Amino acid sequence: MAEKKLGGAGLRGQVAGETALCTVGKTGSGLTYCGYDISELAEKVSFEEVAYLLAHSELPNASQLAEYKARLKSQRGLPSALKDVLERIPADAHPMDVLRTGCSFLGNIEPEADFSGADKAIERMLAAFPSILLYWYRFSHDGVRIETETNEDSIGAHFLRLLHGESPSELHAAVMNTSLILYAEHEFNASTFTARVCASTLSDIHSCVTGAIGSLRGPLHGGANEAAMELIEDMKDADDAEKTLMGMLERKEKIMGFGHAVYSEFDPRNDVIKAWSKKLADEFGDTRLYDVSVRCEEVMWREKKLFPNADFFHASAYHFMGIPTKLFTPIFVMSRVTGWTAHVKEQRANNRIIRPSADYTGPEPRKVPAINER
Ligand SMILES: CC(=O)SCCNC(=O)CCNC(=O)[C@H](O)C(C)(C)COP(=O)(O)OP(=O)(O)OC[C@H]1O[C@@H](n2cnc3c(N)ncnc32)[C@H](O)[C@@H]1OP(=O)(O)O
Ligand SMILES: O=C([O-])CC(=O)C(=O)O
Repeated sequence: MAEKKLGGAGLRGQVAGETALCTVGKTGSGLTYCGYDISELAEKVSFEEVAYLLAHSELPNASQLAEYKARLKSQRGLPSALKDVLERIPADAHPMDVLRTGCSFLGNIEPEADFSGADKAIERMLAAFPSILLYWYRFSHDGVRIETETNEDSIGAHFLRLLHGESPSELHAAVMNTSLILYAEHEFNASTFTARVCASTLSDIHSCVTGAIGSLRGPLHGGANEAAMELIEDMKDADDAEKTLMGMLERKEKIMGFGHAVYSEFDPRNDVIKAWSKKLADEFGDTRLYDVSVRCEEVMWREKKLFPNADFFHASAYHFMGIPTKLFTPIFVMSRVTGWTAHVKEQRANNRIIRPSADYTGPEPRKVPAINER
C-alpha cells in the first residue's frame, strides 16, 4: 500500500507512542491485530477470539475460548440501579450518549478498584454494552423491559436477539461477527488516543472508555456510518447517486464514509464488509442501497481518488439486517471497547503522562484593564 503523504495539522504522521497491538497502512499488509492480518481473522475466527487476542496478546486455545465466552455470557445482566438510570434517558437521546452514560454509571457501581481489576472491568463492559444499549432502546421505543440475559453464543447474535426479540439467522450472526472483528482495533485513531491520554493520567478504565465513546461519536470518526446511511437512504438509484454526489462535490461538501487519515488507496476493511453487504442485499431482495453505494464508490474514486472507509458499506449492511440507523455507531463501541481497553493496559504498562506542547498564536503579554476600561 502506498504511503500517504503525512504532515500538517492534526498530529498527522507524527509518532505519539508505541504499540504492539496493531499496524495500519503498512506496506504489504493493510491492517493487522497482534501480527494477524485482518482479512484472515475476518475469515477464520470469531469476534470473541479477537477480543481475547487484544486482551491477552495471543489467540485463545479451545478451553480458554470456552471459558472466556462463558464468563462473558454470564455478565449480560444489568443491575437494577443501572436499569433505573437507563429508564430515565429520553427516547430522543442519541444512543451514543446512552452508552456514554451507561459506561460511566457502571464505573460508579462496579468500579475498577485498582489496575489489577482491569481485565474484570473490561470483560464486564464487553458483555454489558449490548445489554445497556438495547435495554434503553427497547424501553424508550417499545415500552418493554427486556430480559438482557440471553443464551446466544456470540456477542453479535446477542445484540440482534435483544433488538429483534428472536434469534438471528446464521447469515446475520455471521455478518455481525465479521463487523465486530473489523471494528475492533485501529492503532492511534482519535478515540483510542483519547483513551490513552486519559490512561496516561493514571485514571480509571471507565473514564478512559467514557471519553473514547465521546470521541467516536463524531461524524469524522465512528459517526460516519450513520452519516453515510443518511446520505444513501434517499438515493433512488445509481444515476441519482451519481447526480447527488456530483452536486455535493461541486459544493465542496464532505462525503461521509470516504477517505482516511492514514490509508492512501483503500481501506482493507472495505472489501470484506462490501462483500457481506452484497450477500445481504441479495437476501433482502432489494439491491437499491447496494447499487447506489457501489456507484458512490465509483464516482468518488473517479472524481477525487477517495475510497470508502470501513464505515461506508457498513451502512447498507446494517440496514439490511433491520438495524435502526442510530444504533450503527453504538455497534462500533461494542467492538472497539476491546481495542480501547487493550491500549489502556498498554499505556499503563509503560506510562508517561501525555502532554504535548502548542505553538502560541495569542496576543503579546499585556496588563489587565479595569472593568470600566474594557
Ligand atoms: C472508522 C473511521 O473513523 S474512518 C473515518 C470516518 N470518517 C469519515 O468517513 C468522514 C469523511 N472523511 C473525512 O472527513 C476525512 O477523509 C478523514 C477525517 C477521515 C481524514 O481526514 P484527513 O486526513 O484530513 O483527510 P485528507 O488529508 O486525506 O484530505 C485530503 C483532501 O481530501 C478531501 N477529503 C477527504 N475526505 C473527503 C470526503 N470524505 N469527502 C470530500 N472530500 C474529502 C479533504 O477535504 C482534503 O481536501 P483539501 O486538501 O482541499 O483540504
Ligand atoms: O484510524 C482512524 O483514524 C479511523 C479508523 O479507521 C478507525 O478508528 O477504525
